[in-house]
Amino acid sequence: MPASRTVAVRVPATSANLGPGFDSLGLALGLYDEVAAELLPGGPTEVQVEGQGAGELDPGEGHLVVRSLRAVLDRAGVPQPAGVRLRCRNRIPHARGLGSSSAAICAGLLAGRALAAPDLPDDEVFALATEIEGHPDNVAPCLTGGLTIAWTDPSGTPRKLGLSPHGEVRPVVLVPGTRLATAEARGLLPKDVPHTDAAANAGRAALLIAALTRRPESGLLLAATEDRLHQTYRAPAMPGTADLVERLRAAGVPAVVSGAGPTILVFGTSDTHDSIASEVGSDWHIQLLDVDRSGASVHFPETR
Ligand SMILES: Nc1ncnc2c1ncn2[C@@H]1O[C@H](COP(=O)(O)OP(=O)(O)OP(=O)(O)O)[C@@H](O)[C@H]1O
Ligand SMILES: N[C@@H](CCO)C(=O)O
Repeated sequence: MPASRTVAVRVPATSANLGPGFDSLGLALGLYDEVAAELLPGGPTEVQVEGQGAGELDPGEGHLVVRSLRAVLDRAGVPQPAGVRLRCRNRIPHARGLGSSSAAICAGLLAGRALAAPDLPDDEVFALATEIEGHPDNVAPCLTGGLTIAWTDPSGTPRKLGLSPHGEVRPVVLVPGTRLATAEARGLLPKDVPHTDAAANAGRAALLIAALTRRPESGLLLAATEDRLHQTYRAPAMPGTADLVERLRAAGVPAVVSGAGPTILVFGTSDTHDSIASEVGSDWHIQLLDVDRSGASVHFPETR
């Protein structure tokens, strides 16, 4: 194993689905978790967490970043260290629909690759992240930045295409205090959907790509963010979210459930914050964010 050194990884929050693009579309947001990681030949694993999840997450081998770091070493056929030291500064809220688990997985994979498996290609990292997360739509923008379209090819390999959203697209997230685990939200989905609903979503998803990259007008965005494949089925698990999305949309605001919820994502403009604030009660934390355009980053801090 190479000499012990520390790597620093920064990973963005992400919003998946974006309305009609279930398990396919995703957007990287300017809100970041930071992880410093080191391999410990003598063990044991130590995890320090500041911010989101502090005092709640497994402080050892069960921590998702540690498990992901070890997974990438296994995938690369590299020997495992006895332990791992992590310092995590978390800003992405957990189980809210902002891609916290994807961020943790990508952080672990990128840290492990940088420390011990530098030849592992990007595609392998993306495939492993998708395998651990279960679907590609958050990991794609987390790794790449910007707006991403993810799909699975006939051999089962995940693929992604990155696009640059128009400069006028301003994501606003409305984050409630309540949580909803993605696994629970996925359990509410039907096995089959009506053909008319699938057809409607396909058209809306295509329109959304055009609106986000070329014509971010609120009328187009409102039409382009209609969904019939997941939001209604999940509404019983997040009634406050479903109600607010409906009210915002009735007022002409392009609002969708972010990821598996319960956060709401609005495609806004620079003055959106004020107009939403009047519609939304104090139970929601409103954040106007930038689009992250570069995705996860990795560096080795200078040591003295
Ligand atoms: N930074 C982190 N470090 C360790 N574990 C984490 C971290 N972030 C998330 N997790 C784990 O992932 C869980 C949340 O994952 P989940 O997929 O339910 O929601 P999400 O990723 O926040 O939302 P979504 O997938 O809808 O965008 C947390 O409860 C925790 O167990
Ligand atoms: N496409 C995923 C995103 C959340 O991880 C879902 O809606 O379940």
